Amino acid sequence: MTVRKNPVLVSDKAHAEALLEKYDNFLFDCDGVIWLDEKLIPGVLKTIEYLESKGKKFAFVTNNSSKSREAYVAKFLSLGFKGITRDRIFPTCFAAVQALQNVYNIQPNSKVWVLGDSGIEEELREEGYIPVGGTDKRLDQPFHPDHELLVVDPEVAAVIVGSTKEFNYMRIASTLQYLLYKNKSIPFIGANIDRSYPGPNGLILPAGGSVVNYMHYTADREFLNVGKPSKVFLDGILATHNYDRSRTLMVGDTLYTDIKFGNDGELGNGSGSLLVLTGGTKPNDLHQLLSNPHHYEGGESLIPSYVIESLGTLGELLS
Ligand SMILES: O=C(O)[C@H](O)[C@H](O)COP(=O)(O)O
Ligand SMILES: [Mg+2]
Repeated sequence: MTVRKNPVLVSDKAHAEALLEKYDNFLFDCDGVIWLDEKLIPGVLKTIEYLESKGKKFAFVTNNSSKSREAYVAKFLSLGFKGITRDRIFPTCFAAVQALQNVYNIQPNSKVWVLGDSGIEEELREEGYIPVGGTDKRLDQPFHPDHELLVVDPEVAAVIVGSTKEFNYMRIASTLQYLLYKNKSIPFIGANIDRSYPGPNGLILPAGGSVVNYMHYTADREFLNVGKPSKVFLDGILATHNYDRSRTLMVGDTLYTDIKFGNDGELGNGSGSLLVLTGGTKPNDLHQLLSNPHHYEGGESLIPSYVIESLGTLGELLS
């Protein structure tokens, strides 16, 4: 087990330059690091442009499954980022479809039941799967036991659950039918384990993990988490871009997903995780963790190698 030291606070130019020296590749979490829903976090764009000007490589890794890679390209563009291509964006709707192929060997043209937003549906269609459930308007109707979508379609081969703001009884009840079907044998893929995420106006909002765990509890079934901190997810990203693990840094705002992802994945030879304080983790959360890491599930694997006020601060210190 790696014994982790207290994180280095990146608060001056020398610290920031040392980071630049040490890492060639940067993996950026999105919610709480790049933006708060539709609001860009100040200074982020400048930092990324600066890193790019120094020849650094980067990719975006988000547990948010609501948007497809294509939709994220449009979001980046609308927020002023130039040239962010879809091969550098890794949302968990994409990871879920990869798991269908690589873990469960589910063939194209199969139907997949979705509890989640259009991101999952779009990524499924792209690989030739047929999404059912999801954003189907009939699921917005009040619950009724005779509802046509409560009758199981025997062609459904898997269930994917992710974040959605359209969580209602019809969606829960219809998804449950598939999770129980065939003696609970249909694969159950969860897009993430996030309890909450930082929204605009200082709001902390329910995230996809609450939806996934609701279904886990009601169906009394385990699920495959395809999101951070999954090692399979990380290895796939590193392989796609040929990133050297020892020269890669994960930048995130959540200890049990982002920081654990970087630490368990041995990024930066075991010191490849940078926590920003613009999202869900506040200085006091970090102090509590450092004073008693074994009180937390994940223990020392939650301790970041570095901490910085915000991703914007990194650019300010460097320029
Ligand atoms: O399900 C969600 O809503 C996501 O878990 C949440 O938005 C976190 O996304 P990330 O911080 O990984 O971008
Ligand atoms: Mg985040």
